[in-house]
Amino acid sequence: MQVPFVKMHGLGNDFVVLDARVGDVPEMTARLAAALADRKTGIGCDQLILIEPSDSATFRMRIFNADGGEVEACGNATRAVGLLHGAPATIETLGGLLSSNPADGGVAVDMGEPRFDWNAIPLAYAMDTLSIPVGWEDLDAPSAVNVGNPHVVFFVPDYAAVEIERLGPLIEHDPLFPARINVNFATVTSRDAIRLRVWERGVGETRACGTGACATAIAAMRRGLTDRKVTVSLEGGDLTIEWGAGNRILMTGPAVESFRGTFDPAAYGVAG
Ligand SMILES: N[C@H](CCC[C@H](N)C(=O)O)C(=O)O
Repeated sequence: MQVPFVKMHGLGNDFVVLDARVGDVPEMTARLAAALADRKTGIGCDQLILIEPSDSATFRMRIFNADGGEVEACGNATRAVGLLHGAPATIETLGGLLSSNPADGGVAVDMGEPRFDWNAIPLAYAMDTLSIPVGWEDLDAPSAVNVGNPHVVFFVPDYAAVEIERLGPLIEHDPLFPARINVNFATVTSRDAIRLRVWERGVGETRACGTGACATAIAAMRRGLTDRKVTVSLEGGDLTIEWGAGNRILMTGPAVESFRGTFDPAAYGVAG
């Protein structure tokens, strides 16, 4: 049996997108998701995205990290499925109800409202999430924000100098973060510009992270470091993030369909 997929990316953060509405898709288990995501033996991607029917939105989007874990939000993938849909859409996710609209420069997404309570991040203890009194070597006093998924944000003088391969996993798996955490290293360069690298929960460093850009922008705005509309520059390119009316986060940026293909579930030890 051959299952169709679409390979897509948002600023180099790449996805394999399956659509359960248009064909038989095997039940998505952590093992299958990780196998499909594997860049050596699978199709290869940062996240596997499964589109399903929804009773409350245009469609439901489920997100599986490369380690197979299902998570609540993925900003770049939200733009990708918005591009695929090709018209305004509401999208049901574990992190809440989002909306996407094709726009100049790609796709505009309403990512919902940020949450700041320690137990909404979540953190293991009651703490001030604007500046958490913790540190890892010379990284200290980060902010934490939940934008559907959990993020910790370190503001540093030189984001490019951070030893992300060593410090990323150390922080991702720290017991302070019961659901683990996406780790952002940011340098604010002006009132409307931030440069960012992200160690993603369940993936590692990616070329871009949409929710990381949202969380970092919101944290910078909360600290008074930037205005309420900024350009976040990641390795793969730029996103525009605005903390807009109604406390909602608006993200605009590109999305690309790379190619289409099919895979045989039997090749992954799964019945079709
Ligand atoms: N690794 C993230 C999910 C993907 C986030 C990123 N790809 C984005 O564009 O938001 C997490 O575990 O919450």
